[in-house]
Amino acid sequence: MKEVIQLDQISKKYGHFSLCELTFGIKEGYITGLIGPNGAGKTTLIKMMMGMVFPDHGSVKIFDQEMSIHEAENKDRIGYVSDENYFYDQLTIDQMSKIIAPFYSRWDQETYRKYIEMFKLSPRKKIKELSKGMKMKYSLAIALSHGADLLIMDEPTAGLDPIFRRELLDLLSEHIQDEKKSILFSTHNTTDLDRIADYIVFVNEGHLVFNEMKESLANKYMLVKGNKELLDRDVRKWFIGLRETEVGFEGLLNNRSEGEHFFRDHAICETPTLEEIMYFTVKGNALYV
Ligand SMILES: Nc1ncnc2c1ncn2[C@@H]1O[C@H](COP(=O)(O)OP(=O)(O)OP(=O)(O)O)[C@@H](O)[C@H]1O
Repeated sequence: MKEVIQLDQISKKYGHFSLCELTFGIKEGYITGLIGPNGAGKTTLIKMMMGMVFPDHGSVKIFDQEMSIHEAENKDRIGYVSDENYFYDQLTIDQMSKIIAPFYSRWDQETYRKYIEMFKLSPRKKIKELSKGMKMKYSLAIALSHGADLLIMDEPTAGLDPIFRRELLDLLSEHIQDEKKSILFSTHNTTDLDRIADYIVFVNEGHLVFNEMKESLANKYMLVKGNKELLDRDVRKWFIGLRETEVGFEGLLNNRSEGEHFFRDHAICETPTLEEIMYFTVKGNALYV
């Protein structure tokens, strides 16, 4: 399957934090969610994809082209949304857009107008007068108005009210109907992922935990709830993360078929939610791939 983004052996060190030889790809034609706890490295990875941060080692390819060499032509095809404000505060929405438009060879003023209207943004309002959610909407309108083949978005749903959040997710699902278009977005909200993501990339402490199809996680992971008597030293080691109370335990396994075989008759075996997979992995000193 074709990949629209390829990171190969990426390393980056910031003091005590490091991205450690990360290698993964983002599939063309799909929506991929990038998840991980605070400080896991999501924004750093996204900035690397946008050529805004350089890796110490390794290569970043977008559309099969090395980002460091083909930055301008790649960016022409990427719609980027970030939670940082890159606009000029003193300008109005329309004045700002007139500055941005010439940077994109496929800028479509009609589409831009459509989104500004749909997102209920007033073209004469100054950027500094926009609320956090309005700035995000403005950023989204720009990203969707220049025929981008790839949307890269850093927490695009943060700060959005639940109604617009849902509308945006529907809009992104529609956008992907064109099989040549791809979306990568980071989020802390697993409901976003449940609604629209096809693939999930999970990073923790600068390591890749997994890059998997969302549907296949249910075949891999299992949540076991049972009596503490089931736990001895060897059994404990099977769990990625374990939460124990006085009498019982809850633990996550990443080998469902073996786990079912062992625990089926003695404990409750469930399919974990994404949030549970994240919680137990982050809490439990998981082994990284
Ligand atoms: N320019 C920088 N200089 C020094 N350290 C940095 C810089 N940018 C990021 N870091 C560090 O890199 C680590 C990863 O940060 P990053 O912003 O990528 O995490 P994140 O997964 O996006 O977190 P969050 O969910 O909180 O937004 C953090 O420890 C952060 O302090």
